[in-house]
Amino acid sequence: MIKVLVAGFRGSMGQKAIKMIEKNDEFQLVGVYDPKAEDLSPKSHNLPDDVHVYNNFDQINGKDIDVWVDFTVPKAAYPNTKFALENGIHPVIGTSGLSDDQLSELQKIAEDQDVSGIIAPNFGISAVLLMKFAKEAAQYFTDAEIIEMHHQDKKDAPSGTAINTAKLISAGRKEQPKPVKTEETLKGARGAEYDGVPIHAVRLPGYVAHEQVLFGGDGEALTIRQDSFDRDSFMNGLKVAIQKVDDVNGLVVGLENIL
Ligand SMILES: NC(=O)C1=CN([C@@H]2O[C@H](COP(=O)(O)OP(=O)(O)OC[C@H]3O[C@@H](n4cnc5c(N)ncnc54)[C@H](OP(=O)(O)O)[C@@H]3O)[C@@H](O)[C@H]2O)C=CC1
Ligand SMILES: O=C(O)C1=N[C@H](C(=O)O)C[C@H](O)C1
Repeated sequence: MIKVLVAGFRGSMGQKAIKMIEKNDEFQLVGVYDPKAEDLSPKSHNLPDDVHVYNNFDQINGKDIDVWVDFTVPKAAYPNTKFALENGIHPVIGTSGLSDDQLSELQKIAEDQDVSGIIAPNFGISAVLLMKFAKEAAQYFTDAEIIEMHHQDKKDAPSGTAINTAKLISAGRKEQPKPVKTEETLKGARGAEYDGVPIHAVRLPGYVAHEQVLFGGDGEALTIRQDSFDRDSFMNGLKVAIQKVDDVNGLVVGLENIL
């Protein structure tokens, strides 16, 4: 039985994750964490009596927990992952917003503590494939732009998936794109930019999580698109991550490492 804690348990993804964990015989939900949770009785959060509700790291004993599932907010991703690693808990992090420096520090902590973990910019298989195909396409198409589209409640922009896609495009291409000399007559019209890849973030009601990568070449173009119409799309990937996090080597980024 894999003992799991869910951080960010009152959020959209935290609630979905709890349902998936409770339905799965090989997982046991042992705890939930949110520093803003005032009432620590499980009943008040519709949780079984044996689930511990924590609002402070001091209450948590790493010996009681195998896997720390995190769907919180960008500023919590680093301290939460650090806490998990330092307490011998395998982190499975879905939260977006870790910087490259934070990631390097966490990978060093994981190595020192000999605790493995997974950071997945996206648990959806369609997004994992989109990122893989985008890296491949970048070998042939140097010029690319990303449009990510999400629900209006998303707290960060651009999405973690979009940044990761841009990193993969940057790693996959053989030469740097030539700078585009368009004058922005309305500031921000060309979007944000990661290593020569413009990223445009759309926030609209009705959307869940979607991404399009547009490649342009001489007289031709390639568009790759993925859509998460429901947060269920993330649950299979999360399930496999919880099952396999013990087997990975160090703190890895991307679900493709375990599929
Ligand atoms: N990797 C993937 O496949 C996916 C990743 N995500 C990512 O997961 C994250 C959460 O998304 P979503 O559930 O939609 O967001 P929500 O805003 O619905 O939920 C976030 C929850 O985290 C809580 N929270 C805030 N600070 C902390 C903290 N320090 N520790 C624990 N909990 C905290 C919030 O509480 P309060 O509101 O009280 O502050 C809130 O309940 C985002 O970063 C998102 O990008 C989302 C979908 C898929
Ligand atoms: O906030 C979301 O909803 C999502 N966040 C992740 C991200 O930032 O990439 C994954 C997915 O896009 C859904």
